[in-house]
Amino acid sequence: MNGIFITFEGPDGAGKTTQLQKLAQELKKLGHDVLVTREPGGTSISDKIRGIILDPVNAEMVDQAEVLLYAASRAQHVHEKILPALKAGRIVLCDRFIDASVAYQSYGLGVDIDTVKSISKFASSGLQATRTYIMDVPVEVSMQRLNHRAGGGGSDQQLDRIEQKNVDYHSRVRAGFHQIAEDHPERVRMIDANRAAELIAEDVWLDCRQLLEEHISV
Ligand SMILES: Nc1ncnc2c1ncn2[C@@H]1O[C@H](COP(=O)(O)OP(=O)(O)O)[C@@H](O)[C@H]1O
Ligand SMILES: Cc1cn([C@H]2C[C@H](O)[C@@H](COP(=O)(O)OP(=O)(O)O)O2)c(=O)[nH]c1=O
Repeated sequence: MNGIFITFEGPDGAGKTTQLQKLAQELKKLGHDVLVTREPGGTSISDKIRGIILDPVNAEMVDQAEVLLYAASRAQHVHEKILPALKAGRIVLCDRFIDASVAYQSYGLGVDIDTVKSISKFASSGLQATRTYIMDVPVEVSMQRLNHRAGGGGSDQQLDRIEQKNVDYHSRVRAGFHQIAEDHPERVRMIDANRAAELIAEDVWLDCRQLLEEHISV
């Protein structure tokens, strides 16, 4: 596998999408072949599953179904889109991946962590990110950004089923991301995302440039 698989994680509204787009721009400027994608979603089937998971109407969804739906979306995404891109030597930038299942379904909902990890491993055939950037912001800040995006910012985008959960849930998710960073120091970079977007992008780019150099010299 010649490609590089980079994932962006963090609480809802932390600024992942903003940073992923900025990194994609930098990489494309240098002539890299970049695939930008996201979870849940990324393929036609996965996008349909995303619709079911995030629809606020589906309030009665049980935790087991939620875990399996994220995994089903991931299985299709990995095999139909991510693995072929990596085999073709492309750089894949993915908005969320397995760490999100661990942070949201295990730390957030309380589903057994080994169960979530083993279901995710089955779904992805063991694929792991080369590098993961976790955008870290206090829960109040991410919620403010989300509310701004949902209404105050002139957008008509409503909060989805997960975003509507309470502050305690989102605090557990954030703590989960901290634990993941501590457990995987070789892969994960925790980025202080409570700053101007340009400063955050500089940190991501500094690390990514080094990653590219290491990759080329292997
Ligand atoms: N560093 C930042 N400072 C302030 N607002 C930001 C920053 N980065 C992103 N935003 C804004 O916050 C909202 C959520 O950003 P987004 O990139 O969509 O986050 P995520 O993908 O993590 O949900 C958007 O309205 C975006 O313009
Ligand atoms: C991939 C994934 C996402 N999620 C959640 C996180 C988000 O609340 C939601 C949708 O992700 P996303 O579209 O990235 O939302 P945002 O841009 O607001 O961060 O799905 C999980 O709970 N488990 C998972 O495995």
